Amino acid sequence: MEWSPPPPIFPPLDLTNTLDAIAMQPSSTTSSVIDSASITNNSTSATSISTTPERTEEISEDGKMPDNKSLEAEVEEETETVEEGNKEEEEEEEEGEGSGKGDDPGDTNESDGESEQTRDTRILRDRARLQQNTPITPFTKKSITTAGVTTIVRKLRSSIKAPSSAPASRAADKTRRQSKRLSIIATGKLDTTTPAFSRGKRSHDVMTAGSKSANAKLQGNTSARSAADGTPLRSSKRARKHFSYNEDDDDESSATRDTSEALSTDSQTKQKKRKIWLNQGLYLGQGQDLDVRKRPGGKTKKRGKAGADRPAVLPLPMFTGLGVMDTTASCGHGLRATRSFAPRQIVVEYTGEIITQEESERRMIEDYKDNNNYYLMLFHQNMILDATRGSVARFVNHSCDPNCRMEKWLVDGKPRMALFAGDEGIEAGDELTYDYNFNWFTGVSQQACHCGAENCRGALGKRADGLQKKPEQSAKGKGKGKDKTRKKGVNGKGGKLVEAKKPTRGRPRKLVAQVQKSVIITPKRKHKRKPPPSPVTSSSPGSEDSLDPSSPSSPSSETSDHPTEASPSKKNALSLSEAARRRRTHDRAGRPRVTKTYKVNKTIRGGKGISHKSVTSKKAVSALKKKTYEKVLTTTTTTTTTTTVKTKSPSLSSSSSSPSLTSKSAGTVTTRATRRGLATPAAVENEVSSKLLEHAITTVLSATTGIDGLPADDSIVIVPALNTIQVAS
Ligand SMILES: C[S@@+](CC[C@H](N)C(=O)[O-])C[C@H]1O[C@@H](n2cnc3c(N)ncnc32)[C@H](O)[C@@H]1O
Repeated sequence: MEWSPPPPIFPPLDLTNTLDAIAMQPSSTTSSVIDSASITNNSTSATSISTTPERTEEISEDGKMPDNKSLEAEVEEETETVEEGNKEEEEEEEEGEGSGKGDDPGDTNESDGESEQTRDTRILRDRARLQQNTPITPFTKKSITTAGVTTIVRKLRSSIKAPSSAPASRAADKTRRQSKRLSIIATGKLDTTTPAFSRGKRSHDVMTAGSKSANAKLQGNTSARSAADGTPLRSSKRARKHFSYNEDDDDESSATRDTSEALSTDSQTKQKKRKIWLNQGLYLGQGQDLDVRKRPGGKTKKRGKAGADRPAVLPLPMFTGLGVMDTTASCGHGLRATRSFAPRQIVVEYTGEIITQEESERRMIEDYKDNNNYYLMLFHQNMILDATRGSVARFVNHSCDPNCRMEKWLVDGKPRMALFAGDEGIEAGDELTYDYNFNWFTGVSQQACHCGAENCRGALGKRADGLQKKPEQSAKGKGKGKDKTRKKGVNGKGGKLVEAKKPTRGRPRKLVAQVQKSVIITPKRKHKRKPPPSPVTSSSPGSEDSLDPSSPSSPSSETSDHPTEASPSKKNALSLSEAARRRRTHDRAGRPRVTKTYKVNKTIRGGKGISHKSVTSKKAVSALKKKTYEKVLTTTTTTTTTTTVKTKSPSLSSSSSSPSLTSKSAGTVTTRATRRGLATPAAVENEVSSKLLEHAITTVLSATTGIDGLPADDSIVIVPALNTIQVAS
């Protein structure tokens, strides 16, 4: 790039200064100065000469100024004389202005008298200097002529334009300056005693808040150098500035390079332009002596390299402070908002590694076996998002009453996970929390929850057994602030949580899903076998009054315990009943059957206080279903006008909602079982109900009318849709 000259900085008449400028300034500058001088040369010379006759005469008289003195010296003398005179006049004017005597001509004369001695001294000094240092010696012995000034100036210009002198002098000057700086660095004459406030606010704050160890680490390099040299260093910022200056100057002279080589120790610790110390500074205040750039081997981490080069320690969250850590002492680190967020506004994306379930299991077993904090989340299509090395969102803690929610979005067709503000928004200073119930994924045993919310479920995410502790205080009524998107998942294989289904309305889907995938059953107690029921001897079947209230086989009892003697007119029915009873209570080989009653867990049917036993394998579940089906079909269900048959199966555990079959001589038999196909427990239930119903009706009719099988007339109306049979009285 071409160098553009600055405007002339010297007065046109000051050739002495011009000569000085030759050594200092680029040639073009000097040229312009000389040009100015030459343009005004005639008048200048005339002025100079006319204003300094006395001085010239005096010098001549003293013999101190030879006649053939150099033109340059002459010119310089003249110009300096003028300059001196001007300066003195200016000073006098200033003094005069100050004292009110500025207009007194006598002052000027007095001043002239005083300046003569000074002028003589200066002339002598300048002459000596010119003889020694002037680069224009060819002109020194030329005679003084006014017209020669122009020639001299022209020659001066040509000599100044010579390419060798100016750049060399510039480089030398630059080298001098750089060398001076480098020597300061080399000798360690920087000042670390600079007060903290002069380091800049950020640095000062960081240093103040930081731990002493980290503080020492931050200043490690400079301190070490300082200690080695025994001289204090300035702040690292200044030192780095010098180094960076050194790096940037590619055109530095060999002298500077030599100096740099002499600083070989420093060049090893050459600072990169990255503000590395800032990284450390950000983690100050965390109370850990941690260099996040260091790998276990001690080498500095290379950028963009993944895999085996991962640091052994995780960087701590950048935006947390002691406040968060204090308040969530039992939850580890957390995040606190430093600004407010509108309802449903995105807060931060949840990023990390996307791995397979197998890999996540491997990591849980091997890599994270000693961890207390887990960052795994079911992401998409059974892939796991491991945020152990992910965004800062991984530090968001769980709360059963959260102010955020984690949502999965498809962005450009790709799944992304992000934390959004809840329906009430977030105030600056709030701790960010969301409900891990969304799709928390760990293979570890359940972690206790310390969120402190009123409706705390007591555990993080879903309980390992797939059951959620029912909140003591219903979330109902709290309305806002609740995570409306909370999704109930189901417990999957091996105690791990599987992806949560989209929330469904109503109960059936949830029920079916749970029954199918996570049947939790517990044998309530062994059913005490009771004596087989006897045929009914109701005096007036079909009437409720015929029920024997004293009999244990009341409508509320499961079976009729009190057999009564059969009437001869009902022999067919009795034999049938006996045979049926026999079939139900004994297997084909004649061995007595064992009957069990199961009660299903409350989460399925809302029962209370039932102990659980998990049956998670599909095989066990299907075996159980089959067994239950068989059991129901073979259960003793001697149905009379006073008999109630109550069936219980894993899916029909709740007494309130389980279908009960109450057959009365002149009543209504109703079941709410819904046919869902033979594979479902509901289908089993329906099938059982139908068979029981059929059997009951047959039994009743046989007992009352002596007719086997269903009647062919309209006395019984079957309403299939409702599974309701109305028996006409
Ligand atoms: C995604 S991390 C959250 C950040 C974590 N607190 C930390 O310091 O790195 C999840 C872990 O935090 C802890 N945690 C989060 N919320 C919690 C809570 N409400 N109660 C107890 N521990 C909690 C658990 O150890 C959990 O495994």
